[in-house]
Amino acid sequence: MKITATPIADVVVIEPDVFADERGFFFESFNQHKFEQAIGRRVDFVQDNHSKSVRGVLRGLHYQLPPHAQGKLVRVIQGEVYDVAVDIRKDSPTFGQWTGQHLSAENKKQMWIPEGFAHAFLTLTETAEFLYKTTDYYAKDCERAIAWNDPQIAIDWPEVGGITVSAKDAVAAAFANADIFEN
Ligand SMILES: Cc1cn([C@H]2C[C@H](O)[C@@H](COP(=O)(O)OP(=O)(O)O[C@H]3O[C@@H](C)C(=O)[C@@H](O)[C@H]3O)O2)c(=O)[nH]c1=O
Repeated sequence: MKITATPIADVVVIEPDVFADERGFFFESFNQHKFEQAIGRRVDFVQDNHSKSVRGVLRGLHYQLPPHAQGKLVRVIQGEVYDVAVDIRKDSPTFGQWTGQHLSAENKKQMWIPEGFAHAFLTLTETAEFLYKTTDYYAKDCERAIAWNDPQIAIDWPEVGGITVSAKDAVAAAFANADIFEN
């Protein structure tokens, strides 16, 4: 398994060792021991989510505030997305900065996005299925959204010829007015 740092210290990209043979392939999509060694701390995942989106669908930027902040280990099992994490930890040296990765069924890359980050992805293929593990349960009252096209964050989204967002995401907060992580 290969771990690659990103410009934001706590966000890492994980590439599993894939064993291909005449039958197809095999890989460990999650190994708690190796994962904890890779990120240098203990993590307990409690929920797995699976979504399917069509080309141009953008979900995010989403996060949950404490006491239900979520770390997310995300990957794609069909198609390709551009996946983005934004550091919204007030005292972080990279506060307000974003990092993005192409995640696809082909490249099998996973991104670890710790608590304290807003997360979003844009669907680049006709459809994409997105799978992720979270360290806390869904908690509607703690759920927050920041506008995907906030000018202060200024994410450089790939061109897909038209973006579709949910009604909730269409009225998401500006970063300047958003609830951030105080610690
Ligand atoms: C996220 C979530 C949603 N739901 C419900 C609420 C709603 O009726 C329906 C669809 O929810 P949403 O529109 O929020 O789904 P979606 O826009 O896919 O939300 C997700 O976006 C990505 C970017 C993330 O990072 C995730 O944490 C999550 O916020 O599913 C749950 O039951 N459990 C969950 O964990």
